[in-house]
Amino acid sequence: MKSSLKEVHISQAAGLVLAHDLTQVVPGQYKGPLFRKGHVVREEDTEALLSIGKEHIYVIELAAGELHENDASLRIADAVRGPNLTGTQPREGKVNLKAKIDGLLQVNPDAVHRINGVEQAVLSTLNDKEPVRAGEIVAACRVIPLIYPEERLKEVEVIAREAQPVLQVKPYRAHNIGVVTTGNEIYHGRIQDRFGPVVKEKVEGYGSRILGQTLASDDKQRIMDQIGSFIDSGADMVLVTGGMSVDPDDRTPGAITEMGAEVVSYGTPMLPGSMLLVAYYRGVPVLGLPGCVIHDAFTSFDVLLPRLLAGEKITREEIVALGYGGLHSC
Ligand SMILES: Nc1nc2c(c(=O)[nH]1)N[C@H]1C(S)=C(S)[C@@H](COP(=O)(O)OP(=O)(O)OC[C@H]3O[C@@H](n4cnc5c(N)ncnc54)[C@H](O)[C@@H]3O)O[C@H]1N2
Ligand code: MOO
Repeated sequence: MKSSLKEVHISQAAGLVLAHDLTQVVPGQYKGPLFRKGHVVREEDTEALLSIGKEHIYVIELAAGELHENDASLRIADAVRGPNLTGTQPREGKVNLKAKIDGLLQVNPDAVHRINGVEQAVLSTLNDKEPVRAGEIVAACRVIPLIYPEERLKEVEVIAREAQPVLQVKPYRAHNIGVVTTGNEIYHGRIQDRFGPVVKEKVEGYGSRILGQTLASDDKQRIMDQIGSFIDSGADMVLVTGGMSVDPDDRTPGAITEMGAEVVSYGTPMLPGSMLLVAYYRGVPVLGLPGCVIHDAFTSFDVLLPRLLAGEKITREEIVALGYGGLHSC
């Protein structure tokens, strides 16, 4: 049986029930429903309906195997929603997914593409591995027509089941982080350290803490000793600041390599932050942070820090992939 979607002129609409939200847009001021689904049309609504360009309204009778846009969107949201996500009430046919906690968003891009390949289904998401805050909208689900066939939703649900889950938020684990600050100019007090406060603020923003900060002269052995000493005292990440570039006094990459750390990558194809180094020493992430982290608000460090705090193991492939879309400033 085919659904009945009957158009009624607003002069005849008093007493009828609206079948969907009706949107008003006032540029720069408001975009949202002027009337909600379920509203009983009154004589006095005529002017307002005409002002948003509605001369007719629909009266709907759904046939078997058909869903209203709101219910279809809820089904998509339920299918793709993994841990730490919550769905909003449908509004103008759309259900948003919000993060319940601060954490790292995980999206299965292949599943998102396949779901959007289902005729007139819409799943719009933030990027995979983006840090998100509790309450932040991370995805929106909707269907294009007012009435949607259930068989297409079943296609969506099959894709979502295979992906398990399409979307989730991974919580951060509180880390104790050691900071080794290199540079003779800081060690000898010629200039004041500016790295410490910057990394402290970033780390604490994700619920972790700085275990301590030590100053090392541009001496490989000292740098190695200080990294080792933080790891011996239980640090579960070490950040080594400065000395990452090409000058003879830039000792950080040499020290991290020489102490026997497994270097995943020296260099990230992102700007700023191209001289960043990622390594693991006895399983603990050790990062070499280039000078730009002090003065650029967003660098490769801001991409990798939340991933590490969410317990991700950084791979070379992942670093390589940062180049595409990775030019932020130069
Ligand atoms: N010829 C090249 N020059 C540069 C390259 C390159 O590949 N070839 N890379 C550039 C990039 S990218 C970066 S980023 C910078 C910084 O690299 P470094 O990590 O080696 O930074 P430093 O030389 O140690 O310091 C640069 C600058 O920042 C000051 N600094 C360092 N640490 C602190 C601190 N804790 N507190 C305050 N100020 C600090 C330092 O005194 C220098 O003035 O290299 C580019 N150049
Ligand atoms: O490590 Mo640098 O940020 O690309 O200026």
